[in-house]
Amino acid sequence: MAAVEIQQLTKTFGKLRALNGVDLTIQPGEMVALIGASGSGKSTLIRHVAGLLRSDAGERGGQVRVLGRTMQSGGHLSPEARRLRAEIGVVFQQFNLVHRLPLLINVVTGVLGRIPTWRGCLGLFTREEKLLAMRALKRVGMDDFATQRAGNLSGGQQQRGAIARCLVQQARIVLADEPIASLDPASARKVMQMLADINRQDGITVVVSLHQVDYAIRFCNRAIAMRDGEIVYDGATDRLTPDFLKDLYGTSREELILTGAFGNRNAPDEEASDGETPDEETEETVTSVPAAPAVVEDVRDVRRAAKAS
Ligand SMILES: Nc1ncnc2c1ncn2[C@@H]1O[C@H](COP(=O)(O)OP(=O)(O)OP(=O)(O)O)[C@@H](O)[C@H]1O
Repeated sequence: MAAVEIQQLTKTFGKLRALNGVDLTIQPGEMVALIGASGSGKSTLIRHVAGLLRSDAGERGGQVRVLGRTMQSGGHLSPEARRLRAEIGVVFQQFNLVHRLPLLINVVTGVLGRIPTWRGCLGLFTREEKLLAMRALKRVGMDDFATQRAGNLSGGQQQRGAIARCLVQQARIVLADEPIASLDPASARKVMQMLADINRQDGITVVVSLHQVDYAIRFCNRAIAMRDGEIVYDGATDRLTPDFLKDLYGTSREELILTGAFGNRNAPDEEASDGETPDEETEETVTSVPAAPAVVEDVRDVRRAAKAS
């Protein structure tokens, strides 16, 4: 059963054909980069997979299947869409956390798809659910920030929080739409390393759209390149060539950021193998998976428990 299966997906905005008969299959456990110039259709494709956009109506719209079930077909979301969305974690470029709420509460909302609606509406999360969120925050190196309002965190920290929320959600697929576009290089590496980590350690399928082709090459085995709403390359990142990329980006060539990527293939494995602790100050970081903290009662105690552990 494929994680994502797209057939002849077509989306038209006014006169613009944003997706033109896209066919694509992604297997469970893959980490796939979506690349292409601005406006090539990457976000539109991701939003269709997440069930956030509907394709053109009728047969020409095509269909999207996720985890063997129909997400949408011919411009209609399937009755399964709501349940399927609970299995898909989404990380956007514009950090999608509620700024006025503490990070821990943002992360614990990952359980919303599994708890009764009334409890979610009242924000009544159990100790176990908060503990789950705390473990996820530890996993992404953000447990010290659990009680901080999300809006006070840096972009990279918020993205790590969003990844922690996907873990709490127990997402089987994570769709990350330009998650590092607004980040400095050190934060971008950390966020990509986190995505690679949940892909490799948890087997979560990751689809990540990237402007920085460097990161696609370093962190993903497979790249899907889009141009004008069509897939023009689908294959190994180590077969991408500078000439192909220059051609892909065409007149948008200034968007193409290649800083030594071709000498750095598969860097995450090398980094992950040395077992060092993540360092906020250095650019090259690894992901550690610390033990869970002591049982915690509420948001304040969570922080104390995290510090004490
Ligand atoms: N809601 C919308 N209404 C009208 N046009 C849209 C809408 N969303 C996207 N488009 C258009 O569809 C095309 C594909 O956009 P999309 O955002 O998918 O590209 P992208 O590859 O993700 O670009 P970027 O990397 O800049 O985010 C663009 O021409 C865009 O202007």
